[in-house]
Amino acid sequence: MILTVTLNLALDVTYDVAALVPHTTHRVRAVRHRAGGKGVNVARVLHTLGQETVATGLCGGPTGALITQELTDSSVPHDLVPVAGDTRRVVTVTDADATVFAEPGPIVAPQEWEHFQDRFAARAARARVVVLSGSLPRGLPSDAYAVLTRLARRAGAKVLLDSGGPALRAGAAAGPDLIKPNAAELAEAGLDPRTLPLVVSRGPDGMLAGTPQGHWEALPPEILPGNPTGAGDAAAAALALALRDDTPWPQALADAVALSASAVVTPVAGDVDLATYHRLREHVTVREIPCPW
Ligand SMILES: O=P(O)(O)OC[C@H]1O[C@](O)(CO)[C@@H](O)[C@H]1O
Repeated sequence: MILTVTLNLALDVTYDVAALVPHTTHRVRAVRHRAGGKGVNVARVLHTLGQETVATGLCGGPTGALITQELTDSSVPHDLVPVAGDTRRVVTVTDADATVFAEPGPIVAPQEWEHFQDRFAARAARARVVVLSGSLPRGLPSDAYAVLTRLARRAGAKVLLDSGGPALRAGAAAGPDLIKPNAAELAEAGLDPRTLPLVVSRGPDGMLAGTPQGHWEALPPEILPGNPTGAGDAAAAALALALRDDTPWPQALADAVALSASAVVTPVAGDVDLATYHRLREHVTVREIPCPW
């Protein structure tokens, strides 16, 4: 089982408009509401692929209730831990591209964090891989991902970390099996990529892997237009499967690039188009390269 963790869950609200123009009124053409946050998207993609997964995280208030209901309706297995504060909304405005407005999320009390760690440790004991994704809500220590990484390791699970800023920097220090930042998150965290097993996503420019076994670059066969929100989460789903199955890096990267591209053509984060995935998968180019850092 792959356990995904979303400490800062979100109700993803997607507004489709003709063109986003700051300081004007927009008539929204279509509105979509859906349980989100990076780990939830990873779990949804794994579920779509028919893989065993459970989404955990911190969830509260009326927005949290909507999220729980949506996950149940979508049959995405979940075990969310309650908090008193109301879960946030993340609004994505899509026109030819995507613009994201991410609320900060609730303030989590110390005892809620303690309770989560206990539930997490019990769940991690039944997981082969744990995916730690996204931002941290207020109230959590910046080393929250380091704490969870150590608990997961103790429970015998591998760890994939996908975050940014101080949360990524502190989490990386605990030695997860793989980190998957995008290029901006890596730069923002100030990490030395030569010291870490990592896959860096570069949007339409594909992905770079730096591992003890070597370095690779993977490029998509074509650039597809659409909503890139959630593409990184689809890549994380592919990489979690690769960690679980000890897939060789070139194959893992090709899967990640194709699955990520197949998320771009769907209108909401967390969805992948399996026909696009299978079509692109055979044509992703992977080549071994000298250390790019
Ligand atoms: O935790 P954050 O880094 O704020 O990211 C959350 C957001 O990212 C997405 O997961 C897309 O990657 C959205 O579903 C949205 O909820």
